[in-house]
Amino acid sequence: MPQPSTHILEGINLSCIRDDRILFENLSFSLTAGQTLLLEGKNGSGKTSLLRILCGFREADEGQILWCGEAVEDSQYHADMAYVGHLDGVKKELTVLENLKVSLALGTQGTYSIQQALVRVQLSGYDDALVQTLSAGQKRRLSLARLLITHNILWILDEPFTSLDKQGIILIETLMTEHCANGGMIVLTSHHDIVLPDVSLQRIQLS
Ligand SMILES: Nc1ncnc2c1ncn2[C@@H]1O[C@H](COP(=O)(O)OP(=O)(O)OP(=O)(O)O)[C@@H](O)[C@H]1O
Repeated sequence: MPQPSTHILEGINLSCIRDDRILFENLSFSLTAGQTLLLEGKNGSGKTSLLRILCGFREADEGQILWCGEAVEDSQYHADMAYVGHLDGVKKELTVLENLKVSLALGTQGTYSIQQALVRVQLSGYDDALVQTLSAGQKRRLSLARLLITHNILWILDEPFTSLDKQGIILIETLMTEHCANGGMIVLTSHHDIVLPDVSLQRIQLS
C-alpha cells in the first residue's frame, strides 16, 4: 500500500526588500502534501518575488525555507520542485517534442508519457511544431505538459492561467486538483479567481 506523502514546505519569517521598500516581512506559512497556497495581492506587491525566493533564484533578506524540516539547500528540494514562470520555460527554437525530451532528460519520469501529456493538454499533432510558431496559450499548455511528464511534488506556478482559454483554465484547475489528490502541493500566484473545491487552499494576501 502506498505510504501517504509526508512532504512539508515551510517559510519562516521571510522578508523581501526591493530598493529600500519592504515588500513583505515576518511572512510564515506551512504547506503539507495535498495543499495549495495561493499568493494574492495587487500588481507590484511581491508575489513573483516570493515565488523567486521559493525557487532559489534569489535569497530572502531574512528568514528560512525548509523542505521536510531541512534547509532547502541540504535537502531534495530542487529535485522535488518544478517552476513555471511567465516565460513558460520552453525553448522557442526547439520543437514541442524536443522541448519535452529535454525536460525529461533533466528530471525524473512522471506518470505521463510525452504522448499522453500532449493529448492531455490538447497539443497532440504538434510534436514537430517549432515552439516559436505556437500561440501564447499553446506555449502555456506545453509548459503544463512539462509538469506532467516529470515527477515533481511541488509545483510553483506564476500566473498559470495567463493566455489560457476557458477550456485551458478548466484543464489546469483539473490538473491541479489531481496533483494535490496524488499528494502533490502547489504554490501559485493568480489574479484569476481559482475554483478548487476538492483542494485544501491557503491564501496569503500581500499588500
Ligand atoms: N529585479 C528587480 N530589481 C528591482 N526591483 C524589482 C525587481 N524585480 C521586481 N522588483 C520590484 O519589486 C516589486 C514587486 O515585484 P513583483 O514582480 O514581485 O510583484 P508582483 O506582486 O508579482 O506583481 P504583478 O502582479 O504585477 O505580477 C515591484 O515594485 C518591482 O518593481
